Amino acid sequence: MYVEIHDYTKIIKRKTVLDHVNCGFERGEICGLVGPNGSGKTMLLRAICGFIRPTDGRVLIGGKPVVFNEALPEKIGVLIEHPGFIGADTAWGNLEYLAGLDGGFDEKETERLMKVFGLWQHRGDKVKSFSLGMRQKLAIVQALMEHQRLILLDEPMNGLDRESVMAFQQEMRRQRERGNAVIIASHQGAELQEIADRVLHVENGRIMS
Ligand SMILES: Nc1ncnc2c1ncn2[C@@H]1O[C@H](COP(=O)(O)OP(=O)(O)OP(=O)(O)O)[C@@H](O)[C@H]1O
Repeated sequence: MYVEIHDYTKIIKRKTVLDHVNCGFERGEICGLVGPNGSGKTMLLRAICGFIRPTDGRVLIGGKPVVFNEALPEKIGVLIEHPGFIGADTAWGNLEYLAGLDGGFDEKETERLMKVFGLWQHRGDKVKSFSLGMRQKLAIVQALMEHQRLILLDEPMNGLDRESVMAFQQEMRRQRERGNAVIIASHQGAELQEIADRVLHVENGRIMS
């Protein structure tokens, strides 16, 4: 398995938010996470990318451990909280800046993704002028633009119109074809089912299926 989660437990303020989670994710797979509000979907995504320190258990990516607050074994594409875009800067400027923090900016791939999501003509616009859906799409572009092999998306279809949802689904299939591992938490069950190879049900911090 490319991503392995071994007996992962997270307790916050005496509440068990992840409860002995064991699961794994393969490359070339789209896996959906569904479950009620507060069931632990976001927490599971945060665990995978090392944003939280486990109370117990561990996560491996490509066989290497993810350690809280340390460099990740792999570049991960993440859309969990809204990225801190600078409103006074342009869409392109924001992406260039964020890619630069990690070392490289692939202009061609970023252009391709902006075109997929209908943002190319807005590349020179300031992000503060963007609608909610446009910001969401910019955040998706940001999570994909560095050829990340592991992609974690929390409610990526929130605020997207039908056309954008379809563009998103098509792009996720493309990411799968490239051999990337895509994990998507979403309440949009039907739209998720259309693209997911597998759906895990999360309840009370546990994987039910
Ligand atoms: N900083 C925190 N301190 C205490 N409890 C927290 C904290 N962050 C999250 N939780 C709790 O962890 C549990 C899991 O939350 P999580 O955000 O993973 O749910 P979710 O499945 O993503 O929900 P939603 O569908 O609403 O996005 C919830 O009970 C939540 O209250």
